[in-house]
Amino acid sequence: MKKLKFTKMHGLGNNYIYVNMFEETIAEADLADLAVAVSNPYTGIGSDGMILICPSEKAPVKMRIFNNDGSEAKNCGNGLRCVAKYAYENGIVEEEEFQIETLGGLVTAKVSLNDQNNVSLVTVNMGNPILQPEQIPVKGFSGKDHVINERVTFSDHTMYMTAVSMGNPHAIFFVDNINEAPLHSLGPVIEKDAMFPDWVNAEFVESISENEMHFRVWERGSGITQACGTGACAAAVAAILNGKSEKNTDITVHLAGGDLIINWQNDGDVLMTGPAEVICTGEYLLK
Ligand SMILES: N[C@@H](CCC[C@H](N)C(=O)O)C(=O)O
Repeated sequence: MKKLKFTKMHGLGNNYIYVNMFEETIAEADLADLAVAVSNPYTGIGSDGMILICPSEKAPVKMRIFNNDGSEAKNCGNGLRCVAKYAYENGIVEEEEFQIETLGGLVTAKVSLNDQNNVSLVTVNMGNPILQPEQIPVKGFSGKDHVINERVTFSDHTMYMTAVSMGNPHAIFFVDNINEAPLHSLGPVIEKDAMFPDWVNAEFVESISENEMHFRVWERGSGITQACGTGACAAAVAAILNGKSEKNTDITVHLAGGDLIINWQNDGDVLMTGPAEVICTGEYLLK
């Protein structure tokens, strides 16, 4: 039986099965089904999805991310930090600062090392957020150049939405109390609403101060997860667009799995800093 070597890693509990495509081969036609199979907690390994660490012609390494329903996304913040850790610790790169190709473009990662020379924290320059409705994409706002605090209704619930793409689409809703956010009831409804032609990641955010917020996510293609790096970036951008936070300032985002530091710089780039951890390595028996 053919075996696939894997590493299970997480960023603040957002966990994926990582496959080193410098060494492994998987047919393109099998990728979506494999992501579903390995992610299954009962019959697979159990994860939020699968991430491929691939050779690239544009950078030392390329990331491809599949959600646990088999859909492929263009970006994944927690995945990028884990790919950076894997690439550095496994000798794919030797420099502490290097580029990673994603389907959404090139990003730059910088690793911080601990006393054992292992990667403890990673800062990723996630680039500029995309705010134009057609590019996010979100329908119903033609003629507008952004979607900030717009009144919308899902399942008879009226809410105020700010939409941001970090290479993947996010709908952000500010709430008074994060513990009462309708994550389970409205998350799946918002995700697949006709307003979002590519579906959307739905995020509820309680702003605590200019520098701090609580955050919960219903991820497109994966459901509730412990953390979403691109979502945390989008939430910080949304807080600034809504006058709750400021640019060029570190914002601590408290996710279910821990904290990320996000900074939307004056030059337009969004920096994300947080941990990346290896859980285990193993071999998956291919059916
Ligand atoms: N967990 C990720 C985002 C993964 C992709 C997302 N579900 C999508 O389909 O856009 C992150 O940390 O950013």
